Amino acid sequence: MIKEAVFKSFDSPESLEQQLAERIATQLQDAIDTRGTASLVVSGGRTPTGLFNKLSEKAIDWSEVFITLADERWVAADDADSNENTVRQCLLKNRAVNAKFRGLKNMFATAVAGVDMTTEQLANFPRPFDVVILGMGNDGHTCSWFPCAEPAQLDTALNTDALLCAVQPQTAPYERITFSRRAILNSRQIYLHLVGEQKLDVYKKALESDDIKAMPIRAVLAQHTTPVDVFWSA
Ligand SMILES: O=C1O[C@H](COP(=O)(O)O)[C@@H](O)[C@H](O)[C@H]1O
Repeated sequence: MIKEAVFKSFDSPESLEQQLAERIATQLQDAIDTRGTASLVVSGGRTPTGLFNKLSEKAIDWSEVFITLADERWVAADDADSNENTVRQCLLKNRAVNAKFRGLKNMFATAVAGVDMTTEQLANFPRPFDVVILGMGNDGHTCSWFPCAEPAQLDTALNTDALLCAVQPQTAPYERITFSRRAILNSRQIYLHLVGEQKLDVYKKALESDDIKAMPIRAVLAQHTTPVDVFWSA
């Protein structure tokens, strides 16, 4: 059994997004006031688009905010399934238009070939990350730590000291590049953003055991060094 993280429940995705955007904006501005810059790591997929829209309207000093992705599908940046595309459409606009964004995909044909270049490009990205927003798939993956990935690749993602690694899920589309577990846990605050009853069921199942490879979201939930707040809405 994993000890439950801070869990906040909301009636609607919109009320969750309002509160979470406010919290994140405050934390980013506090980081800027204290250290001069702030760093934000966001996830892709469908869940965070409304949150990104609300966050983009917050009046903080966005030109001092460095943004990157927790993971990326190895597709062109203008592909509808690209996480970078979602960030560009939904977050890097309004007041956030001048944030300093660095995507994970580069010109190499595969993530395996491209991972070193992205790692070099992110070498000076401010760390520890101030805020990380994670999502979760119905298979219990977060970032691109897929339970269906080739075992050696999942093992690397969960145990390497490297910042980033390549993952090829067997039952989900696209090769991926993802931050490693160590890189993600080197953060001041992690939020797990979940919407819907199905995600709630998956989250509850994740708390029932500590078999991380079966449900890699447990790598985030079964640790007590980095604060994790779960924001769930119906
Ligand atoms: O493939 C991915 O899936 C997860 C969850 O996505 P969602 O559509 O269920 O919200 C996401 O967190 C991850 O960044 C993405 O690459």
